[in-house]
Amino acid sequence: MAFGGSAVAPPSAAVAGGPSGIRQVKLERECELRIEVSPDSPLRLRLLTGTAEIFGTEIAPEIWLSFPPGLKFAVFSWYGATIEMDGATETDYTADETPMISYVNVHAVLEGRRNRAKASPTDSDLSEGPRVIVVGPTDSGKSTLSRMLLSWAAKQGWKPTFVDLDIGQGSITIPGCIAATPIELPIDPVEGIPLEMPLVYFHGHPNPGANVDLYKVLVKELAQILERQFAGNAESRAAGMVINTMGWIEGVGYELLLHSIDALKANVVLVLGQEKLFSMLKDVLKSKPNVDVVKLQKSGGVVTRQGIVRKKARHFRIKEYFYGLANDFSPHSNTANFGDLSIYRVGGGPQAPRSALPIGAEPAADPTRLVHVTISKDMHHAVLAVSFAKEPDQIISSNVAGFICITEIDFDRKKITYLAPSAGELPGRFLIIGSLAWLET
Ligand SMILES: Nc1ncnc2c1ncn2[C@@H]1O[C@H](COP(=O)(O)OP(=O)(O)OP(=O)(O)O)[C@@H](O)[C@H]1O
Repeated sequence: MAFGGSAVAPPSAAVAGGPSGIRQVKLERECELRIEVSPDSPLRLRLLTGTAEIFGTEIAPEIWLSFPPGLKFAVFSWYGATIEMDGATETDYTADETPMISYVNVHAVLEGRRNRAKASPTDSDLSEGPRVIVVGPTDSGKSTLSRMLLSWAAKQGWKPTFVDLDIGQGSITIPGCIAATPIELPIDPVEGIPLEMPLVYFHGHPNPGANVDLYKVLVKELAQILERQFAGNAESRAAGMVINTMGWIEGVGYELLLHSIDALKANVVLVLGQEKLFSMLKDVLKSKPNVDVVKLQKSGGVVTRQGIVRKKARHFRIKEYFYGLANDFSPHSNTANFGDLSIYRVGGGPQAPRSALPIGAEPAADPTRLVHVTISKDMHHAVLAVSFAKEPDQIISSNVAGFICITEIDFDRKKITYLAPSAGELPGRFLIIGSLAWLET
């Protein structure tokens, strides 16, 4: 079975309507309606006739869906549909040229591999389903393609594992983490990935460059746990993984990509939107005959996000963690004594004195050294992870239970106030701090 295919779609027609208020849009077959919701108000949308999907998840007829301000997405129809919108958009237009046929062709090939894996004896290598890694520069549509592949697979009854290595955005949990979770149902176009028991490792920074070695260690840890889970579960092994990566693909970023491909034993590499990366990966992976490297076209609908937009998105992800998408969670403000919290930082710490080093060598901090830190002013607004570790030396290799945000530090009374998703004791004694911070506004 080969990967490939290209999109040929008939022209589309948009039904006239104002920039806000209620309006209808007719989508021809294999066309999509691309929408950027107004930054100030939500948008309601429903399917009136035909069938349509949002990033791989079919939408139910007649039911209004509400999309938050600023969201960018597309409603795609394979056979034609009429969509009704209510509210303001920054832009909305229909497009008849999309790479969707090539994407669904990839899905079909993956489907074949899953079926073959399922039919193979569980103790043979053939029982291993596809492990797909999606790579490409920033804003090439990696998260979106990952989402479609997961939703299409889930629609057919598979439970593929989603692995998110993009610590800049954090689609499973908050930014600064790498995480994995099984996807049992097509991903909700508004709510996103369900947060049921994800496996999460905390890097603590929105950019892996802040501690490259730690990033590698965490990817390896995550890979080992998934390997163990797959070994004991034929169903998830056959369904395989879809791995989303970050857009840093030059220099060290490229090395990290190769490391992730290796650590997670990816056997399908989907390269979006960059010829150079495709040819470099094809070349370097030619020694691995079981790895397919496939070039895919970037969708013209993918929206480029500037640094400030990404920063804002990170802020909203953390807010969503504590308060819910629709402000429907009730986080709790707790107070603890300084002595009750054991906070650690990974990396940094005291450096070896120059006198102990060979002549000419610069003292460097050990990037994976665990340092116990005392509470200080600069921890105000820091977002900390609560580790599952039982002992400090397990912190780096342990996944995390959740996060807290320090909101107040009273040095006179030696008390710290923090926001947590719920009241009561924290699920672990050890906390990890990085550079991630959140200021409630
Ligand atoms: N066909 C489309 N129509 C409209 N918006 C789209 C489309 N495809 C993707 N987008 C939007 O474009 C933005 C960027 O897409 P996406 O997050 O998939 O890119 P990425 O390559 O994963 O980005 P990153 O650089 O963060 O890794 C997102 O807001 C996404 O919802």
